[in-house]
Amino acid sequence: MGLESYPKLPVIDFSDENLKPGSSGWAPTCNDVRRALEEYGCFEAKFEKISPQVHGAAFAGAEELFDLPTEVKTKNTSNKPYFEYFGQYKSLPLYESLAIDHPTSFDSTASFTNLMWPAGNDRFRESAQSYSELVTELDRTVARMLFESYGVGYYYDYYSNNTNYLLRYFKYNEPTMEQSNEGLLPHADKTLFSILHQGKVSGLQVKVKDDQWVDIPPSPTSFIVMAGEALLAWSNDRIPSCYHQVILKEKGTRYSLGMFSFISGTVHILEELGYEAHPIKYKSFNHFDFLHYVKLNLGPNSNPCFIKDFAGV
Ligand SMILES: O=C(O)CCC(=O)C(=O)O
Ligand SMILES: [Fe+2]
Repeated sequence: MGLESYPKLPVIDFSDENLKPGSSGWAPTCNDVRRALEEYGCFEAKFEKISPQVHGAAFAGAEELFDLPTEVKTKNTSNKPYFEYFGQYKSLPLYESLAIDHPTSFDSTASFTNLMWPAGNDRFRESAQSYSELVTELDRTVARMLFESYGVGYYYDYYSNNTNYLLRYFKYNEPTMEQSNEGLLPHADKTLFSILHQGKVSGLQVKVKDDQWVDIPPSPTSFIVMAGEALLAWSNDRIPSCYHQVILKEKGTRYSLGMFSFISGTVHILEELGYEAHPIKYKSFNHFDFLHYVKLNLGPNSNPCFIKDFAGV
């Protein structure tokens, strides 16, 4: 089969009960996380802690959410750049998405839910929060392992105390015969980490070595962990940002979920990540100032790597 010649992403299993700091399974996995991110900018995380119930409820919630009228969905606004409703674009007619800021908190999931369903929708609220608690646990495990592997494990406390998570729900309509199958154009996220989780319909592709696009098949227990531009700077160029896109080749409406991590405040560039042959190439920066910068400068001919312009030295 021709398909077998396509490269596959590294797979790292986070389901193992031994994956606790200090246990024998922890250290090799820290190095696997680092190696996968340095080589590919992403990897597939097996995370069987997500039960079929949590998975089913999260995707059922996505369907219910997108069934709401557009005038309700567009109430999802924010004063933070990229934290609001996206959709109704002439150039990307199949794409639509909504975002919940601080999705592990009861109050933020409740305020989002009440905005969408003024009469309430406990099932939706509960599913968003339970899903987010699990996926942010995966995010924190990945971050902690990576930091430890670079010998800067102390940065984890700052990371976990200052992350601003964003949960995004995505919907892509099936293209008609006349429409292009482009769901989302190639880009790198502006996050530290992004964790994508596809529903039943595939479409996500990531760019790997030799500029090849790799199809990512969906699975209820697989998450794609990707490095964003903030991690490129944080790692002093060791971890490439993962370029990805959505191409709709399968029948049916595509749903997916994304957990995005930002620092509310400064992303520190640590001296430990530089050395003589590899001097520090960035200055510490405010993550939300970076998002404002991208929003101001985004255009058809803009540099695809914004962090170098924004925080490069
Ligand atoms: O729908 C997806 O799976 C990808 C979404 C995405 O890449 C993004 O919003 O940054
Ligand atoms: Fe993305």
